[in-house]
Amino acid sequence: MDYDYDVTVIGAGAAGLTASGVCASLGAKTALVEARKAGGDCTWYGCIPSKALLKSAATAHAIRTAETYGVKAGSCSIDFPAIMKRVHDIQQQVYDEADKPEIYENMGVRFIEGKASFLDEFTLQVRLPDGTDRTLRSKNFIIATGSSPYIPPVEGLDSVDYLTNETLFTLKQRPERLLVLGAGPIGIEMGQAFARFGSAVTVFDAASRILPNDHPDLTGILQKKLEEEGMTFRLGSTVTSVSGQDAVITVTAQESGTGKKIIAEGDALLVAAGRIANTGALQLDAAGIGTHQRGIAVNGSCQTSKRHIYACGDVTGGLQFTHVAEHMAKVAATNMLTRLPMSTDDRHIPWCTYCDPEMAHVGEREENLKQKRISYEVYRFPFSRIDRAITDNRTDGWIRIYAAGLDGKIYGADILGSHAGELISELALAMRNGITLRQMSDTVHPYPTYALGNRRAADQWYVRKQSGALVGLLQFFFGYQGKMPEKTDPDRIV
Ligand SMILES: Cc1cc2nc3c(=O)[nH]c(=O)nc-3n(C[C@H](O)[C@H](O)[C@H](O)COP(=O)(O)OP(=O)(O)OC[C@H]3O[C@@H](n4cnc5c(N)ncnc54)[C@H](O)[C@@H]3O)c2cc1C
Ligand SMILES: NC(=O)c1ccc[n+]([C@@H]2O[C@H](COP(=O)([O-])OP(=O)(O)OC[C@H]3O[C@@H](n4cnc5c(N)ncnc54)[C@H](O)[C@@H]3O)[C@@H](O)[C@H]2O)c1
Repeated sequence: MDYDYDVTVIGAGAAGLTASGVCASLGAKTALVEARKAGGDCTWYGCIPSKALLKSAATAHAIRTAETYGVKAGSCSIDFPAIMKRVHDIQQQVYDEADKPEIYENMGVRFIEGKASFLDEFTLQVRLPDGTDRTLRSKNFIIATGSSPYIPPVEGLDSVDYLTNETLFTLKQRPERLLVLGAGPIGIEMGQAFARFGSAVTVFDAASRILPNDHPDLTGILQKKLEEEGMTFRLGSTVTSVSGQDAVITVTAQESGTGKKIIAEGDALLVAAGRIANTGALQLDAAGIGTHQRGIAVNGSCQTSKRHIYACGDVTGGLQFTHVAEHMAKVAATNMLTRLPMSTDDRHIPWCTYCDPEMAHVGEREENLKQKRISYEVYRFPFSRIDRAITDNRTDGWIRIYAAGLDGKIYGADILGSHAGELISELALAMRNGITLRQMSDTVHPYPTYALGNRRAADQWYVRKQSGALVGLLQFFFGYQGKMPEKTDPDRIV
């Protein structure tokens, strides 16, 4: 059979760009088809603009709280167009340095602008920008078409000009009152950013707490911090209808349990209610590709129900993060082209919500350990005892590590606090490589860093392992006269 390409990658977001780069570097004749702009969600509607916005928000907050540090900074005013210009400049910089088609063309990838759909399992139809269709045949495919905002079936929602992550970063003016539907990572990050810009922010969620995938003890502390900054939360409240008049948007929600109606008004409404896989345009049936409820079904090698077609990133409906999309893309391309077995590692995937303080996680969640009846101990260390956090006035938060009491094998961790996203990587590395709490505790960490908090949480394993009998023996042999250590508090710190 004649093929135009060895591999055709569909979608030039984090997953597709990585996959096409790996394929070309392995010597495969590779095409990359993209319907919009290379870079995908991360560069244009996700990670990059949201983190750039958060940085401006953190700067405004730093100015407002400067007196805590003995610095008089004067008043703080928000130049919203300048903030947005910075966001757009950063997007362009990332696009120019890492995403733009020329970079991939130079690696040998053929970039094709257009919307792809399958005609059969080896043939793709691409609708080009001029409206004409082009077909191409490929020996293998990697589907990396990502996801789009999920719009819940809320009465009246379509009658108002609501925002999603695809329009938020084109706002020209800061809304005075921002309503947010969803207290997941998008609602929390963007809610805090706008609150710090001075908007009155109200966040609704049907769930009873914010960031439901993270540890409830820590999200409780985080919620309190966000409320102290002025955010309002309407939790356990399902948004049931939305209406708009004279540029005022009214959201009505129903409180679970009481059935009480909650009504709030705003100038803008951000819908951040989750994601939906981009499979609609692909005509997956024509290629016989199987799906599940959340996207394209893949095995641990990222292979779909068709052995020559792989899928990676958000479109597979798993954990929807850029680092996961890139990891899956490497697994897909390597398996497809080298037949070397490589599988996705879903046991040590870290994530972090970049609100302030940051909320991060890796590995097993504590509630899953309980459900699976795995015997574990919690080793905690508060930020209020990390010297660097004290010097920085950043003492809110905790490190919580779940590990086996016997040998300190790490099952998972949750961290709320400044730099949690950086701290969690050490735990991911430890878990991936079988490094125990004992080994972490024995590893010298520089003083005074936040990462020293990880070591001190790990020290807790030694503290608990300290045997009363051994101390008794030492006392007996060497004649020591001190008190026996108090062992009743599981969080005791030495
Ligand atoms: C506001 C926000 C903030 C986020 N922040 C973070 C963060 O801080 N850290 C993190 O790890 N993750 C974050 N994410 C998630 C992250 O952006 C996604 O997980 C990641 O971008 C997914 O990459 P992908 O390649 O799978 O999909 P995408 O980036 O969505 O790329 C898919 C591409 O496929 C193209 N496409 C779709 N259909 C077709 C078709 N039929 N033909 C041709 N092309 C097609 C699309 O145009 C798109 O360019 C955030 C997401 C959002 C929305
Ligand atoms: N820092 C990061 O890594 C980061 C940041 C932003 C987004 N993301 C990715 O993007 C994904 C999507 O984020 P998200 O915040 O949109 O989704 P999410 O699925 O995490 O949260 C959506 C929330 O909306 C609520 N909801 C849905 N319909 C509702 C209704 N009618 N009334 C009240 N509440 C309702 C749900 O209960 C849920 O808690 C994340 O899961 C993550 O994978 C990652």
